Amino acid sequence: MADSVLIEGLAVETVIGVYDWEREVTQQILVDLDMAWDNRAPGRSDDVADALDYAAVSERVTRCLQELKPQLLERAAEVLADLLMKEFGVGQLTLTLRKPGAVPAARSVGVRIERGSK
Ligand SMILES: Nc1nc2c(c(=O)[nH]1)N=C([C@H](O)[C@@H](O)CO)CN2
Repeated sequence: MADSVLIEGLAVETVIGVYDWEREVTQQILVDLDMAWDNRAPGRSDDVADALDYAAVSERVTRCLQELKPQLLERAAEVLADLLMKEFGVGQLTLTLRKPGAVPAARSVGVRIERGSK
């Protein structure tokens, strides 16, 4: 089964970073998610209750990052992956976090993790 629910380029403003000045400002993180999900049930029922609701996931991810205020992208990624598996029942996911302003000479920098099994 290779079905997924996707979120691409979710922009979240939060405190993040390891340097003192970064604890005094907010910066943008871009979130990409590919979450394994069997889409056959919502495909048959046309009922969002059967779906992995990408709007609900987006809201939860945003709230988590704004409360967490992590130092590292890696910490943010681990906490988000754990949350998505426990609260939404996602069995497998690929999560990419980008911090577009962090290295001025680069378009973006970031981390990617894969967690869980299909
Ligand atoms: N692998 C990582 N490297 C760095 C991170 C990070 O989150 N993961 N963060 C920083 C600083 O906060 C940086 O973004 C400030 O520009 C440096 N390296």
